[in-house]
Amino acid sequence: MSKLKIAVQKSGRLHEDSMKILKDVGISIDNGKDQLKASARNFPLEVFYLRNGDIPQYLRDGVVDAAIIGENVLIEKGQDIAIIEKLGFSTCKVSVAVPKSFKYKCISDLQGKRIATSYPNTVNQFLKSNEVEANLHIINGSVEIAPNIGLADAIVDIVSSGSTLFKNNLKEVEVILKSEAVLAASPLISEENQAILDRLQFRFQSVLKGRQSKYVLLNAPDEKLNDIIKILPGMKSPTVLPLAEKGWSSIHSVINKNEFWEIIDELKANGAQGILVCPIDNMVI
Ligand SMILES: Nc1ncnc2c1ncn2[C@@H]1O[C@H](COP(=O)(O)OP(=O)(O)OP(=O)(O)O)[C@@H](O)[C@H]1O
Ligand SMILES: O=P(O)(O)OC[C@H]1O[C@H](OP(=O)(O)OP(=O)(O)O)[C@H](O)[C@@H]1O
Ligand SMILES: [Mg+2]
Repeated sequence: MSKLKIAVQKSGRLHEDSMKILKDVGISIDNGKDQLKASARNFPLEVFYLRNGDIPQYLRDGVVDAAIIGENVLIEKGQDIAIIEKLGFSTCKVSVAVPKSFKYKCISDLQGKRIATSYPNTVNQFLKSNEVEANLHIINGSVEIAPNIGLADAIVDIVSSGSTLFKNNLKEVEVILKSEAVLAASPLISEENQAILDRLQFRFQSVLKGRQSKYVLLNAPDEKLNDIIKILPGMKSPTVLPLAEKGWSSIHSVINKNEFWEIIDELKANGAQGILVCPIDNMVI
């Protein structure tokens, strides 16, 4: 039987969360230390542990059928490769930063400057679309050090918390793109493996929806039910069950994680009691 070949980062920022989402969709992987390839025990899947930066070429050549990869790397090296699902982790930006002392006003201040980066294609495209010409210094890591050692006037690199910029006396002045981990597919995937990828993507979607949501249970006096139901949309509408105590009901619903505290405050203000909030592993709609 055919197996889907999926690439994940061997080690680094994406590795742990990539393995976690595979685990959360119920896939167990025999993962011996230092193995570059491993098979799933309960799903037709082979996992290849690769460098994030090498993955676009493996996808393009059809060496792997799919990958979990940083969107920023696809923008840099794989614009021909399809993103089929955004995965919501490893969120970051690719930004322009300059020394704090640089009196930066707008993009044209980069004209003729030296820019250090590991993302030359992204930078060139950004400069071209803004009609600015600059000199690129391509380096593979520790880009933020470049202005301090006199190698560059500006940098383009990944920014997340901003602490690396801060420690190196730099400030972010332009956000070129926003990125997160994505599921990408090879243009050469076979029909048989596409069907396996569809099953995997469906599982990913149900885990991602679950991660976005919370299950809420609460008690309320019956005369408050209508007000509370208006606050809680639920997947269809909230479930309402009578409590043993007369005049009271238990209400169950699903809420979006981002609206969580606002909804809880509103529920309390409308007479809800004994509010329980539970995580959701999977949501199959
Ligand atoms: N500080 C960060 N916060 C959030 N996400 C990040 C951060 N740094 C990098 N990423 C994301 O994780 C991906 C992998 O970054 P990481 O630094 O682990 O590997 P890399 O050096 O780019 O790649 P390789 O695996 O080729 O060595 C990046 O492409 C980006 O999408
Ligand atoms: O805004 P922050 O939260 O400080 O994150 C940004 C830093 O994180 C990444 O480096 P990483 O730690 O992955 O090291 P690397 O250069 O070895 O990849 C990136 O290259 C930045 O340097
Ligand atoms: Mg890094």
